[in-house]
Amino acid sequence: MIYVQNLTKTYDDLQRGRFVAVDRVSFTVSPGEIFGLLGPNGAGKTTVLRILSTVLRPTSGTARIHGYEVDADPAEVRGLIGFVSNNTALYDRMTAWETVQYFGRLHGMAAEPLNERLEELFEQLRMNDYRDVPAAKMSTGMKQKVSIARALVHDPPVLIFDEATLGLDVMVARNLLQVVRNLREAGKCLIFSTHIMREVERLCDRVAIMHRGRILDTGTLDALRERHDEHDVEDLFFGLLSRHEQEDLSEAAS
Ligand SMILES: Nc1ncnc2c1ncn2[C@@H]1O[C@H](COP(=O)(O)OP(=O)(O)OP(=O)(O)O)[C@@H](O)[C@H]1O
Repeated sequence: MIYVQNLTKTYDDLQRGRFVAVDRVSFTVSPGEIFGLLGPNGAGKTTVLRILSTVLRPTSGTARIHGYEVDADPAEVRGLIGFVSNNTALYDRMTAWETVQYFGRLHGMAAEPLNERLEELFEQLRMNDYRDVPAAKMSTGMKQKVSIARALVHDPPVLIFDEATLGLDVMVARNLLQVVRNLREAGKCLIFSTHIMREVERLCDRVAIMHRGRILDTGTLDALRERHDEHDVEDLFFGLLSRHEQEDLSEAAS
């Protein structure tokens, strides 16, 4: 279970002064659910996800993963989550197998169960053809699968995908969406951040629409469609964003 309540992150920015990147964001995600974070560049999605993965500390608010506070229990939280982004750096000289094995060891897995887990993952993700290929010689698609295997190696109950399909060709992106669905079937708790509406439509059980650090609305797509009386997700999304921008402008003017 992911529980986020009033999460806020401010940055002291030289140009912008005190800048609120994430503004009182709240949501929950249950096991077996894919929760979408949909927002344009700069909406604050990555900041939320970095706080959940303990890379950043929140300025205020609460985030808990399976009951553990991200701020107070970062080590426990790291054991409970896997993080997949589009720019995971891999060591050029390490093979696919060595890379995933290395991260399993970092999670404290013993040799035998780790080996069994690697066999299972390489089979599931169809990576056996290139288990001995070094990262320097891998295609983008191969690298992405290694990044997924790396995030799954310790079998965490929570998986976070941050703009994970960015830069992938259609086939590879499609495979990734299928991997995410399979993880839902396995009862994992999933967050999937994207700016691509079609991905949300095809994948997510519930979605939060984010803009300028705030969640503008959240719910199932059907609930959002009904609430805003708009069937087309793209129109709904841009309608919400432009209304929010107008409100910001009139707030600033008053
Ligand atoms: N270290 C930082 N210092 C100052 N501002 C930052 C810092 N990191 C992020 N920001 C700002 O916070 C806002 C939210 O950024 P964030 O990366 O979370 O957005 P995002 O929704 O993930 O968008 P993108 O898809 O572009 O990553 C942006 O305006 C960004 O410029």
